[in-house]
Amino acid sequence: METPVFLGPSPLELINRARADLRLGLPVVLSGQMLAVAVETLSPERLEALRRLGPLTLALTAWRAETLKARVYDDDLARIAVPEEADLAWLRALADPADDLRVPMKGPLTSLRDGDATLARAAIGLCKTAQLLPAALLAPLPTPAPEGLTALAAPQVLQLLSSEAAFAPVAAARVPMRAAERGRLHIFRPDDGGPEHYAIEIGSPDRAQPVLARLHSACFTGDVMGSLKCDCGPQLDAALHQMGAEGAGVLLYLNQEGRGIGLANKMRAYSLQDQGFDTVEANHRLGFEDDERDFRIGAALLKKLGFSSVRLLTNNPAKVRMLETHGIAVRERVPLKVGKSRHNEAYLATKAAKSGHLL
Ligand SMILES: Nc1nc2c(ncn2[C@@H]2O[C@H](COP(=O)(O)OP(=O)(O)OP(=O)(O)O)[C@@H](O)[C@H]2O)c(=O)[nH]1
Ligand SMILES: [Zn+2]
Repeated sequence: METPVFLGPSPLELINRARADLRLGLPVVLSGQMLAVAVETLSPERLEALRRLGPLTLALTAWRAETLKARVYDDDLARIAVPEEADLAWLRALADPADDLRVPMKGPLTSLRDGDATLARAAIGLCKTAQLLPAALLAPLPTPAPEGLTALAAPQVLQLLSSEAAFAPVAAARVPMRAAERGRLHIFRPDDGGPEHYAIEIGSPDRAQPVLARLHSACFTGDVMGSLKCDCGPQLDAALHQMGAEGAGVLLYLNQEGRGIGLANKMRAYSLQDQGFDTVEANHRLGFEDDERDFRIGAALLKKLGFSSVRLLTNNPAKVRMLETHGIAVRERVPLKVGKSRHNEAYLATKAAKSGHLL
């Protein structure tokens, strides 16, 4: 007898659908109790419709709440009671720090203490992984529940968002490069609907020896525009050239733009940096951790490619620790000190002072 095939979406597939919904401005149903929308994409019409359902709650991360001087009773997040007269401009101003300095007083804000924060936490997790501002509006689910909305169980969302993706190789081909003629690009696709990541293999590295390796996080501004605000472009170039000169190496190009917050949020962070905040403070004011990257991916891809030990090109001790924790032996840390300019002096100094980078 054949095994019956279930054609409906799995919980992981539903999470991906929910991310797309939130990006469109659609509500999703959480645990059959609440509707959640992302503040960033919420329209005035939908806000009006949600308001008719009952009291609204705004979920923000503890970082954002701290900036707004709102009390945090739920560890990593705060649930703010939305006043009846609050409009979309009020919600947006709480979600987005762009005008914090111009319009500093948003409160007084009342944080909720009672009840469970699991739904709010799941909503924020979905917003973050949809690369939206981490701010969600929650409304009571009406009966009968609206049709056609994606419905998820909040505890399952939290569990799946923190679980590790499995990667499958999709395609690979030879790409001769300026830095190394013997180059090969491998594409890997995760099973969780996240972005594809790439591996640039140079030469034919011996799998029995530590390979010269670099974990490079995507930086559109540095890699493509030649931005002088960071050191990514020159680091990418220098790493590939060193691998070319040695005749072997592997560079993982991880699509974790802006330390995992996405390019739009990174530009929001840059605009805060223009107002005087440093790279870490800017992330926090937006409601993000200073580094939102999933560092397990690098180790998983190295293993997939058959490597178990590396000589790692990095100045970031967290990358070394992460690889070691996830089963890749780091035999040597190879410093990568290129690309200093007067525009990124402060940025590099902040990374050294606050994120433990070695100068
Ligand atoms: N959020 C945010 N991301 C930034 C900023 N400047 C650069 N980035 C991102 O930071 C990441 C750079 O990380 P990596 O090149 O891996 O560097 P690292 O963690 O500092 O470690 P090493 O370069 O290996 O020493 C890229 O994803 C950039 O897009 C910033 O000001 N804010
Ligand atoms: Zn960069």
